Amino acid sequence: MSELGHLDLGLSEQSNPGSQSEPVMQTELQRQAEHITQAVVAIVPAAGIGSRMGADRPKQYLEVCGQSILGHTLDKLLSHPHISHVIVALHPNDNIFNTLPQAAHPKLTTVLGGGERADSVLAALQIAPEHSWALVHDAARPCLTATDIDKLLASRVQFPQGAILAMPVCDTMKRANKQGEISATVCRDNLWHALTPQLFQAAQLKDYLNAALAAGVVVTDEASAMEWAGISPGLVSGRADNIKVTHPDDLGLAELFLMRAAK
Ligand SMILES: Nc1ccn([C@@H]2O[C@H](COP(=O)(O)OP(=O)(O)OP(=O)(O)O)[C@@H](O)[C@H]2O)c(=O)n1
Ligand SMILES: C[C@](O)(CO)[C@H](O)COP(=O)(O)O
Repeated sequence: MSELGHLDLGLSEQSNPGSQSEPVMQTELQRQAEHITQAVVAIVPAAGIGSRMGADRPKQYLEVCGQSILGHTLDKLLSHPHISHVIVALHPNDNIFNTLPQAAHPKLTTVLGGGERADSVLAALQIAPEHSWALVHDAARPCLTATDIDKLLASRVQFPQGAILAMPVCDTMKRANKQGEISATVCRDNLWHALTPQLFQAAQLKDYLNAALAAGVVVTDEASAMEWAGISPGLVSGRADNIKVTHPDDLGLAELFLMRAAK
């Protein structure tokens, strides 16, 4: 950890052309190239209690296909060749994480999470390297594939402002009234389900997340803080099996998707 408290990824000067000592006239292409070659740090908010799951432990520690949900998620991120480091935000009372085999991985660092998901992400951003990309992915989404990570990383050329994995809505969407009746049909044109990972420049995301939370904005994903700051993140079509394990029924689905992927 450098004295700044940021993670030191040990990137050489050469890997960051912008740090060369002599003044360099940079073309737009060089700036873009530098932008793309910045380190990618995965941030995993894993400090939730899984109240909607109603299990005997936080849902990220429920077992599917032979290991914890969080273990599956960490395996996907730790094994990806373009992810330099993984920062996991944990609940202060978490006494399970250190029993996971992934806990000792050299590419992994933990921080204390916060009261809400956004606070946990912000805690991790405090130690993310200044000039890096933050790839934020829910601990509760264990079915993420390497191809979807590749797709999102590749989108930085088209969406230098950042982007999210998402899925177009294909059901008719209804809004309910307090009586549990339909009050309206919501137009589903250009309506997408936001997934994770969500990919943004770490320094920018930290600033805008801080500002949005300070302004009392309800931030349920990283993109909503960026949107509040006037940025329009890109939408990258992601797989439907990248589900967030939230309710008991989701466990069987996650098991199915993970078994199918293991074949
Ligand atoms: N204070 C919080 C709350 C949530 N999360 C994480 O954010 C992700 C998505 O949140 P969600 O699915 O809502 O998880 P929980 O908050 O645990 O679930 P619930 O809302 O049912 O309690 C999860 O990986 C969860 O661990 C977090 O890091 N810090
Ligand atoms: C970030 C997210 O997974 C995008 O759909 C979602 O907003 C998380 O919501 P949660 O209530 O914190 O699970």
